[in-house]
Amino acid sequence: MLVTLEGLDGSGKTTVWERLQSDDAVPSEAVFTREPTDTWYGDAVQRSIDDDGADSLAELFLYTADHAAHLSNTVRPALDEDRLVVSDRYSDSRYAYQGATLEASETFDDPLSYVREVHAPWTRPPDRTVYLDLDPETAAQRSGATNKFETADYLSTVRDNYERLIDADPARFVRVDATADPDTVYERVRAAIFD
Ligand SMILES: Nc1ncnc2c1ncn2[C@@H]1O[C@H](COP(=O)(O)OP(=O)(O)OP(=O)(O)O)[C@@H](O)[C@H]1O
Ligand SMILES: Cc1cn([C@H]2C[C@H](O)[C@@H](COP(=O)(O)O)O2)c(=O)[nH]c1=O
Repeated sequence: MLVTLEGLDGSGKTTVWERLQSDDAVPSEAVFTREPTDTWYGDAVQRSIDDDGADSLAELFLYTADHAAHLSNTVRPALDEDRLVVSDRYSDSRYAYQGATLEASETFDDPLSYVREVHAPWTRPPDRTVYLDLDPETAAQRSGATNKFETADYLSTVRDNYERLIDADPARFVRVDATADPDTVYERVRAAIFD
């Protein structure tokens, strides 16, 4: 089973993902992974994140290359062994974030749909996605605005894109209010995955 954690920067995904790893109720063979990955593909993505002038389309394909390698090297092998996989960000991050970045270039009528089409023939959709729902202002504040994506304006478009994704596939998503205290958020995410 493939579970993904999604949401705006600062919504608390990594906090939950780290806590799940020390939870005795989580099967010991579970695989915890993330995008961008800790590989040279992920390093290339990180260079793009750090470049305020990075080309948006090139950036999409860097993230997408990282996803392709992540699928081949980590996600599919673990799923083939029937292991639970929990990924801190996955394909929906691309649809929501690069869908937002590409709006500015005006190359595509509907950038989010374009990014989905790029992935559709080869990606492995998640079985369940926990969406940590947070307003863009709090997200920018919590994340510390450490990269070009972490502004309330940009995150507002990203949030609209996540809403489109949820509307298109409501059975896959579980929405958790990320403004709740960390223990409450954790228990709700845990229930969303295991109940
Ligand atoms: N429920 C919560 N209430 C208040 N603060 C929280 C909550 N969950 C996490 N935080 C704090 O918000 C900050 C961001 O949390 P975290 O790194 O887990 O978010 P994230 O979604 O993984 O962000 P990013 O996508 O930018 O990596 C941290 O300082 C964390 O301690
Ligand atoms: C996977 C992915 C991520 N992003 C953005 C979101 C964040 O601002 C950074 C790094 O992610 P992290 O969770 O803070 O480590 O990258 C993106 O724009 N597109 C993606 O596909």
